[in-house]
Amino acid sequence: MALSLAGGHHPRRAASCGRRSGQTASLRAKRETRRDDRAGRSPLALSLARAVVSDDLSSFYTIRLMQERIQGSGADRPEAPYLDRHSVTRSAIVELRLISGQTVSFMSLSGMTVALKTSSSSVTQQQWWHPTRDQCQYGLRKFRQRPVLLRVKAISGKLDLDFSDPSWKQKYQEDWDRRFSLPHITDIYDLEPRTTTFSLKKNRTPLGDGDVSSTDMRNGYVNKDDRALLKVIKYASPNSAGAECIDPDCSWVEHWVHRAGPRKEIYYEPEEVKAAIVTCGGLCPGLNDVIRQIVFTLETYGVKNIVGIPFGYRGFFEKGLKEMPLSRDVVENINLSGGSFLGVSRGGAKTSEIVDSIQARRIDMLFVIGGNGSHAGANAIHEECRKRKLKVSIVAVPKTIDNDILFMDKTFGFDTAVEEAQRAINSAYIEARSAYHGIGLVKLMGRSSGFIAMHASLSSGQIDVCLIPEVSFTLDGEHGVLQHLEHLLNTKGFCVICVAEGAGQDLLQKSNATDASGNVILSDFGVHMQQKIKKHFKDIGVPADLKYIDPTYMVRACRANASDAILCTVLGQNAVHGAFAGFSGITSGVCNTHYVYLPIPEVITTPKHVNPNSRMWHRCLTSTGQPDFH
Ligand SMILES: Nc1ncnc2c1ncn2[C@@H]1O[C@H](COP(=O)(O)OP(=O)(O)O)[C@@H](O)[C@H]1O
Ligand SMILES: O=P(O)(O)OC[C@H]1O[C@](O)(COP(=O)(O)O)[C@@H](O)[C@@H]1O
Ligand SMILES: [Mg+2]
Repeated sequence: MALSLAGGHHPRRAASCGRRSGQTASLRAKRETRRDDRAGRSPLALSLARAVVSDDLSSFYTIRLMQERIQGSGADRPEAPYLDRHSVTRSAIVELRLISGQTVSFMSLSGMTVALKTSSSSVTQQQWWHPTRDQCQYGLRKFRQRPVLLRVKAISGKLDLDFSDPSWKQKYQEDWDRRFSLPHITDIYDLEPRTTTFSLKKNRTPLGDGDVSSTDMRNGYVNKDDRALLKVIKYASPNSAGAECIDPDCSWVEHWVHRAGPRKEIYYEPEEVKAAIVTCGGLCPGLNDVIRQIVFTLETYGVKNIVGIPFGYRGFFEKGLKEMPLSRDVVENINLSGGSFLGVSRGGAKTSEIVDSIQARRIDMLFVIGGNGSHAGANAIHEECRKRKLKVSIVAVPKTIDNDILFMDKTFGFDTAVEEAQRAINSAYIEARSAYHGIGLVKLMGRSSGFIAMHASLSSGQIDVCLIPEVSFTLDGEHGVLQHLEHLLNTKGFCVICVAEGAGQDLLQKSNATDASGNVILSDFGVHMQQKIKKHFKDIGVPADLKYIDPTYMVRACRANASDAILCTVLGQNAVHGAFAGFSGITSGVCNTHYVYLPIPEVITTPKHVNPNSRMWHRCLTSTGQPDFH
């Protein structure tokens, strides 16, 4: 990830920002106050900073940093003019090594910008320095020198908790709140909100003049301090099924996240907004429903300039791909078919070119509908926009039939994919049951997560063996899958197997190939399984009639079912509400049955996996009756 601190202003936006924020007396006054604070260091920031220092170095980034000389310190100290608490990625601490050998650590803090820790040969004693937001944003211009290239190490921000410390829970919760705070355009701009233009009043019978609270109720405004609880089970023991405990006693710790929905105050003038929508990655049922709802909601706010970017991120820079004007009329019926009205693509994402294009097209809001890769791209775009001080909101909507996005109850399209998959399973079942020694084998998608296979097995009730990437197994030997198939043919006369595409990769030769987006191209376990079954029964001289069904693309090219269509509607609408509320670098999801906003980096740290100790996997095993294959 390249974090460039250099960058130009968008002329129109820079002007309007100054105008709206009244960047005169009030901002100057604030700056004066902050300048007075500069010499002092916040004791809270200092102690928090020390609490999370860790030696666990993970990924490497490159950053261009303006080197500044801080007046009165007598030492060269680096300055980060445009870094704020959200530019420092999810990792709480970022360590920089200047060419001169000086070391700087950045740490993001809740409510404040960053803390810097410097050390160099000239400064033997390491010191935490807590700059004001103004300094981070604007730097000390008169001392600015040429940018220097630095190696940046992101250090794991995981809290090292001491459970004997009575305040560990408070520290954990403060860290959680910091991680799940939402980046907002006022982090980089001093902007005053305006009253929202989102109103449903025109569609309703007025309840009486002057009743402001009932009007608010009718419009369904969400208070900015509303939160939803992410986890609701209090595990009494770490051995409870699926237990996720923080301390050895499994103490109750609250995990609050921001509630999604329309706010009474907004940070954009709808009439001036240009909004763009892009769909990236693989297809997924419901893409068109989300596009449609984003357009409807934007229009409800009063946005007139809405465009679609064709064929994923590629549409931002590939010559010949023109943006598509969108309106209620254009998108009215697109939900009636599967696929993406805008087209999708993998690969080719160059963040700086995309942001150049966003700047050139004068886009104020970008809605990215995509999976974990697209979210990583959206976050990189969001960070680059911040570096360039562009007033642009980047809001994502998680899309993947794999259902592998962290924290989400489910992603849209997953339900439909499961429904389609169980139709394929039913065909395999009928074929197997109707044949002498019939074996049905169905391969379903799921790169690293077996959710579709597990849920389709559960919903169909016709599966004898379900194999997923998260649970290892052997094919051969006394406890292997093939032996069990033999047993099933002997006892019930037929069997049906469901495999996720990412299952059993350890049993196959790795290709090391990747797709255009850098996703590993998996070896085909379905075909491998087909060959193994045929060979096994041939070798032992038992007749077996195998029917192999691969419905993978059929499952994701179809139209969203009723449940997904509703989910798409809510997520699409909330994405627009999030952008108007001034958030950027966020995604819209459903967690623990509530609709919420989450900061993008938190949902893409890893793909979500089936927990082999979860009740759901246990239920699947109960349903199939399969043994452990070891
Ligand atoms: N780490 C990343 N940083 C920036 N862009 C990325 C990253 N990973 C993927 N992308 C881009 O996001 C888009 C979609 O990614 P992909 O993995 O194909 O699908 P999905 O979003 O469904 O996971 C592609 O254009 C890809 O180049
Ligand atoms: O053939 P493609 O388009 O590369 O897609 C294959 C992949 O797409 C998926 O359906 C969804 O993946 P994404 O969420 O990354 O789009 C995977 O299950 C599957 O491995
Ligand atoms: Mg993906």
